[in-house]
Amino acid sequence: MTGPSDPPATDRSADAGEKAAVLVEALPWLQRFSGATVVVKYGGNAMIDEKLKRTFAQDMVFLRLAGLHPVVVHGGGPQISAMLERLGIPGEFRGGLRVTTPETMDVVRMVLFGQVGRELVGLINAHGPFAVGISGEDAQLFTAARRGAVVDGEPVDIGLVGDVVSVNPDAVLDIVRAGRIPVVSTIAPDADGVVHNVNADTAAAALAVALEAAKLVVLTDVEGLYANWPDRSSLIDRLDAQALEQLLPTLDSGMRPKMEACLRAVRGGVPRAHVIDGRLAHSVLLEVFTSQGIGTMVLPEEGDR
Ligand SMILES: Nc1ncnc2c1ncn2[C@@H]1O[C@H](COP(=O)(O)OP(=O)(O)O)[C@@H](O)[C@H]1O
Ligand SMILES: CC(=O)N[C@@H](CCC(=O)OP(=O)(O)O)C(=O)O
Repeated sequence: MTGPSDPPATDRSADAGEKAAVLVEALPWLQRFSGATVVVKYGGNAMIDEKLKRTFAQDMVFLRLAGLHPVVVHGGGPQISAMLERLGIPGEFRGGLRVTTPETMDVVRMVLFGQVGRELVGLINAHGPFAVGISGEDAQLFTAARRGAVVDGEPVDIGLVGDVVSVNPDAVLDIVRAGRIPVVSTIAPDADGVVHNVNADTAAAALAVALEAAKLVVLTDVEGLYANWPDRSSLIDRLDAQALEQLLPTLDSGMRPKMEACLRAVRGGVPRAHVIDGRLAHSVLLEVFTSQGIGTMVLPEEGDR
């Protein structure tokens, strides 16, 4: 029996047909990625907007329950800047990286692991006992080496900023093997135990390589990589490592760490790296489970495959 507000039967069967088509479109991707590790860099709007935060958490639980192994690496640049401002600590970026004094480092560590990471863990765990937070300091996950920045072709000192030089993924694998979702904060000690601030895109790439992930997915606030930013008609659907390498020097500072991360991942053996629009609800599900995918896909060169 139908109620007064129910749509006509023909509308309902058309609607049901569409829903079935969406579900069945996911089948080959479920088969292909079942058991695969997917490293997702959480950042941009998806990390700020309340609704998008919740839909991102749902996506991670969806991946896990669909038999994939999601590993989240989170950013937190805007939250660090907000806390520094609240505390009256001046800050600046050089070459896309935060100048990090010992005082700034304390705030970076507190905000990334104690605030942004905790919040995401809580959002995921609203769906069940899945997420476990971990930082690069835990069980030698990341070892950093101090790095500088390059501004106008000149090397500059930016303090306690590191690049990941080695990854011990065992602690992350323990969490994954327990059926849970690691949520990684990107602070890392150097060989002397001095904690460094690591760009989250860079750390996500290093972890994806060490985990031999099937994919690296990086969320951002634009549709993907544009060949001629800000010309919106120049969105790149897919490119290989060599083409990306040529494009890198022309990119603005925001996009550069992301695309360097994609390059590092595919050169390190990850078969695909994606930059996707985190402003879109459920962007990760759309990327993983639809035939069209979204955003920009980076592939290894022929010879690397
Ligand atoms: N070639 C490009 N393609 C896409 N975005 C670009 C490009 N060059 C610069 N950008 C800028 O980079 C930004 C992404 O970097 P950023 O703001 O640091 O990202 P997030 O906050 O997502 O980590 C985009 O929102 C865009 O303004
Ligand atoms: C060295 C450096 O710049 N570290 C970043 C770490 C956080 C990060 O990468 O956050 P997003 O992904 O949100 O940009 C910072 O201090 O902001």
